[in-house]
Amino acid sequence: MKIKVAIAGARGRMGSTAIEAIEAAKDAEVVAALDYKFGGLHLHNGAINEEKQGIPIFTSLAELCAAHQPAVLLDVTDPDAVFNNVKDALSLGVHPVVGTSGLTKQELEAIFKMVETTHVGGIIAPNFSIGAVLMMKFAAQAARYLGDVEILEMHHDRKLDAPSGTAVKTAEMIKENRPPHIQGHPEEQVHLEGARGGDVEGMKIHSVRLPGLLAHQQVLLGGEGELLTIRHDSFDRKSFMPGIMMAIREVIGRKDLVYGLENIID
Ligand SMILES: NC(=O)C1=CN([C@@H]2O[C@H](COP(=O)(O)OP(=O)(O)OC[C@H]3O[C@@H](n4cnc5c(N)ncnc54)[C@H](OP(=O)(O)O)[C@@H]3O)[C@@H](O)[C@H]2O)C=CC1
Ligand SMILES: O=C(O)C1=N[C@H](C(=O)O)C[C@H](O)C1
Repeated sequence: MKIKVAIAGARGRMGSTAIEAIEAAKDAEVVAALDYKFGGLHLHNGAINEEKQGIPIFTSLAELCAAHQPAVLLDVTDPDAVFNNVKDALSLGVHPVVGTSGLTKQELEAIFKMVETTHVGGIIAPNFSIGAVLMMKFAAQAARYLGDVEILEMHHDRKLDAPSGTAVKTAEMIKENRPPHIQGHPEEQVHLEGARGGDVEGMKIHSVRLPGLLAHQQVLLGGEGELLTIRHDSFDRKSFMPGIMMAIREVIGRKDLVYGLENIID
């Protein structure tokens, strides 16, 4: 039996690439799309149609579930939509796989609590690319020895949130190995607001948004007389698809919440 997947954000850049990846897999299928508009219509080859051809669109997850019984809800929407979608999924017994970035700390904590009470497992992956996950792991490992760190994340200019979910997760992973401390000159004078970027326990995060970019990150780790640069580039949204498929296959057997793909790859 194929894993039935519903997608929230199916009309978007990630959603449309994910539809192709899921439909190409032998063991999964897209049964419906969750949207905030176009309910009752269908999505076919990336376009909305009224011909009942393609993926049916619902504006209520309860109605979508009654009609199609998905095992998984893949959410690739936006920071304002994701929390309610995950809440609805958990209450309906549907496993959420979340790629959407921009969840607040409070929302993340609330999701952990909901999973604990519902026992419906979920996966939240700030980055589905295996290369990006390795970049984060290597950076966390390196910070054990080189504790002065600046993260430079660079994305396309259609991105809503800053810093990226990947940069936030990278900083969280590095924090495990890096004691909090001030970096740079202790009496540093900043003459242009934001020039030194965001601050996480003294570590800096800088966000670049430009047309032409997709998703890129450099972690710079400085030591006396040396610099280690760990860089990852996603040039195509296909880079996220193996991780999405891995998460879909994994989540149906989970009763806990996995935050970060590094927790399910060796
Ligand atoms: N974890 C990872 O590896 C990756 C995560 N991302 C994240 O995925 C998210 C989507 O990225 P991307 O595809 O580029 O963005 P897009 O803007 O292309 O797609 C988002 C889609 O979600 C739709 N949408 C908004 N609100 C809702 C809702 N309530 N229900 C259903 N659909 C909704 C939007 O519709 P409309 O435009 O009409 O408002 C849009 O079609 C972002 O948060 C991004 O950061 C991206 C790449 C990789
Ligand atoms: O918006 C994007 O494109 C991406 N968002 C995710 C993030 O915020 O880290 C993952 C990837 O970087 C692409």
